[in-house]
Amino acid sequence: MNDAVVELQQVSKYYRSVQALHPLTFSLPAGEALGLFGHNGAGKSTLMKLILGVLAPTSGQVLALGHCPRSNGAHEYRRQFGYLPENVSFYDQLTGREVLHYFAKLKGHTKGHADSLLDEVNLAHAADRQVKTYSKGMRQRLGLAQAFLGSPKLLILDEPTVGLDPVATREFYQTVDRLKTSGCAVILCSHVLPGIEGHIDRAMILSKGRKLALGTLDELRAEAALPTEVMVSGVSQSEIKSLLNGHLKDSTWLADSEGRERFTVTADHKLDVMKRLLAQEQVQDLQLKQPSLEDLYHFYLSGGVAGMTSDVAMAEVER
Ligand SMILES: Nc1ncnc2c1ncn2[C@@H]1O[C@H](COP(=O)(O)OP(=O)(O)OP(=O)(O)O)[C@@H](O)[C@H]1O
Repeated sequence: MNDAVVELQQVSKYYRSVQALHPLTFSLPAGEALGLFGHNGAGKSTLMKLILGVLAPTSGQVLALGHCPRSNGAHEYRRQFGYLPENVSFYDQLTGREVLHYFAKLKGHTKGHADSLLDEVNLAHAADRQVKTYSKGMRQRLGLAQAFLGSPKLLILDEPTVGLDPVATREFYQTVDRLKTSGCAVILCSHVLPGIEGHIDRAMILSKGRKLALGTLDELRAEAALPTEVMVSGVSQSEIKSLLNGHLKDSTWLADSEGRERFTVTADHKLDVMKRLLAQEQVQDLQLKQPSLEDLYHFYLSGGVAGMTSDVAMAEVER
């Protein structure tokens, strides 16, 4: 049985002559979070709107929860979607509680459930104030509460952490992790890359409507073959060079604000380098920094020549 919550088969989208999305195929299973990344105009919103059924594809097939999201009767299962748009706006004259009660009614949920969500996003204290008195972060939290209504099976969140303070951001990710555990599939679209890594299962990077990369961060790291940074204290650069002779062929030495020796090693030498350094008594501290999501993003967006994926290679050929 196919347990995909979202399934796209060769889906493309044109706006008149603008091709916003080149044929894209992928599926998102229950309980998985996909990070969706790309430059302005890359096609992220278009993709989200196709999945939500707001837009019709020019070609290909979109299935969400097993149905075409634009079919007759789609409103029934679209109640199981949660969506946070990029620019969330509400009726300013209403209170936060009234807004959420309104959305709860639309989605067929109780006022009690809406009230518990106000509590979950830490808005209970301001629930009876008009939304026009809310700060940016408070509006965002109200938007999130609206998206979380009814324990959705598919959650699509566009820039969810914009305006959230660090505590609210952490609480937001905790809620996402909990929903994932209960089987909800999540699409997180964001330009804010730090902090998101630990909460997504796979990342998709789009550029000019094309999929440049799709995989777990470990898969993308392996594919990109970006170097790992090593930071070590207690040994000098010359000692490291003689100790790691043969493992530093493509290494670069970097400045370090904490006075450590800092250099890069390729993925295939990483383990040997660690073992050799740890065997030295004078080594006081050893840290590794793997390529971050941000590093991978820049790698793929800049052409990704070293670890070029077949999709990228195809795009290069077509250009
Ligand atoms: N309604 C529209 N009519 C014509 N072109 C559009 C329309 N909506 C989007 N586009 C174009 O489609 C492409 C993809 O836009 P989209 O909004 O999906 O990008 P995005 O990745 O969400 O960008 P951003 O990060 O800035 O929100 C862009 O070239 C954009 O100009």
